[in-house]
Amino acid sequence: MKTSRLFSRDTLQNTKKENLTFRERIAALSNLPLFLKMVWRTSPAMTLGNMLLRIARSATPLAMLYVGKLIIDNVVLLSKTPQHQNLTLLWELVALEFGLAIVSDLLNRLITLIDSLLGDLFSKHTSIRILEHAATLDLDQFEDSAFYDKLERARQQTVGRTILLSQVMSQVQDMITIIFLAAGLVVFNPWLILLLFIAILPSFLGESHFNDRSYALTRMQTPEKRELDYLRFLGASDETAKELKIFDLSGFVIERFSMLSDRFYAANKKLSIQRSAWGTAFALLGTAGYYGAYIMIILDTVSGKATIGELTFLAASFRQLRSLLEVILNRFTAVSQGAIYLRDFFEFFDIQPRITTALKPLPFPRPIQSGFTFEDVGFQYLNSERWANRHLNFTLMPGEKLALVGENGAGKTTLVKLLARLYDPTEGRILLDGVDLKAYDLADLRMNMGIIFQDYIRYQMSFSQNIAVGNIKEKENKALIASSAHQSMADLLAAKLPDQYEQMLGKRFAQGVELSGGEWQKIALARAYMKDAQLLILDEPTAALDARAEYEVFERFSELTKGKSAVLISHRFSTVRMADRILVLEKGELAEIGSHEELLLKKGKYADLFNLQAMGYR
Ligand SMILES: Nc1ncnc2c1ncn2[C@@H]1O[C@H](COP(=O)(O)OP(=O)(O)OP(=O)(O)O)[C@@H](O)[C@H]1O
Repeated sequence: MKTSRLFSRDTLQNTKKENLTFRERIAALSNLPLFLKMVWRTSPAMTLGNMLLRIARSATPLAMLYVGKLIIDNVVLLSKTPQHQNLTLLWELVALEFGLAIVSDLLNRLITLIDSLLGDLFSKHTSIRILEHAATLDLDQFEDSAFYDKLERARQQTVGRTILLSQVMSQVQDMITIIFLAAGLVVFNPWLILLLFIAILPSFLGESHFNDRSYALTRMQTPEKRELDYLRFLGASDETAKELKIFDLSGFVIERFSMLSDRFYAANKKLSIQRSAWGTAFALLGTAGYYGAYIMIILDTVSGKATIGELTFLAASFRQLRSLLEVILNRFTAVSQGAIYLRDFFEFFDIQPRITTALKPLPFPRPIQSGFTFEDVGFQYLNSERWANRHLNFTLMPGEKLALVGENGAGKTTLVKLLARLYDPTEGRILLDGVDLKAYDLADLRMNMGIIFQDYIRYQMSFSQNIAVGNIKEKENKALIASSAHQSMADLLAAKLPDQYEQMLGKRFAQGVELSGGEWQKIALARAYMKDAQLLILDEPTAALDARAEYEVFERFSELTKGKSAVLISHRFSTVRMADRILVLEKGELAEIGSHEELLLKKGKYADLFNLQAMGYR
């Protein structure tokens, strides 16, 4: 259900909006200060060091060119007067240029080093922030495909942002270098600067245009990219290999993958060819500009207005300026591109959970006095027309064991998700001891509920960690883990494993052992006993257990949860009948509620379902 919804979204509509103009690009740069602030927070010392080194480095090209000019003029002078030569000044100049070359090389290496260290730190820092922020968000936000796209882009761009970091820094450095070099040019011939800009501008605008298009394309392709990733996973993973073989699905998966990749290739190829053709034309223009300037300088030199040293100085300055400007302008597109992606990144951090703790939260009552009361509770999933739950009115008493019964899709899991505040009701309210559930401290609420869902996770971790996840604060509490395992009968399983409680489970990592469905379920069940929860919710926890195991598990469960409230979801009536009351759901609504005997006497929906199952055993 989830997957199909996630992959079906059509983002074409968004694409128009994302086809950004030059102005919008400039506007995107406003994300950079916030970005730099994040970088600064990662490591102030490294950021500052990096900046200072770059400023020093930007002065070296002009200094070297100027010393070069002095050397050539000196050589020309000396060659004209071979009889009284004093080479001291010349050697001093050569030594100076040599020194500058070494310094510039050292600075380069230091900058690269700091860039890479700072980049790594920053990437770590942001990855952690993404995880931390994702942890605060609501379940339905994860189920929303627009959100998922955003999360994906924020996550994927960790590497991109590291590059952006050095790009922004280099941009500033090159700009300062340009100011230095341009100052040199202006002193000798201001027209050269104008010529330079005319030669560069078309290439920049072309670059910018194609980057816009490529960004729009990437954005449009995000859902398909996710589908490609999914297919890649589907086609080659331990989790799916079994079904793929049985249903002989690999051809189907490969075909779909190949079809999507072809579409990608075709779209990208068209853009690449156009980009390269225009790029070549613009580059030619740049070269023509350079030779125009060169001719101007040569004419000046021939007419005696400039020295040979100045000729080399100016020609080299112009060349360097041209390539620097090109780099800067091209990098501007990359930087603004990065800045646009940053917008996704910051937008992700702007998403706020709706399910939060009240400002002055109440502590969870201990013990619960009057139970959980549903007052005309209804719930609709995001983007869904249907009501998954509607008009629910009942009270789960303190200490009561309530079983939820109903056909697939009747809304049982949704009901328990509402109890745990994984979602808040769309209409109506849930009260705990007469007060809206929303008034309680969320963490405290979750701490007081032990829930095992039917799609619990099989963590590729050790046996004891797999139980400890039920209350991770107690992960070192071996005694608690062992007693929880005992309560769910997982302890017998641990005894059979080579490394017992330290046994690695699952096939993903070395020495991992794969378990049967029922064995995994016992481990998952043990999680419910890890905390002293006042409400236990088991969503089909025994579906994979054999009949004897199920009977024993529930006997223990009733014993261990005496005085505590519990909600059980099960399709097995042998389990259901052990509950104090049974709530029958039909199309999300409460059809009947009562004890096993009461409901049988009523000869309603429950009696029908019960007899249907009993018939199967006769
Ligand atoms: N995350 C979701 N997003 C959108 N719709 C959902 C989501 N989860 C469930 N639904 C829909 O809500 C309805 C109730 O689902 P729910 O999982 O509560 O049923 P259930 O009674 O627990 O079913 P089962 O016995 O199969 O576990 C179904 O129609 C289902 O398709």
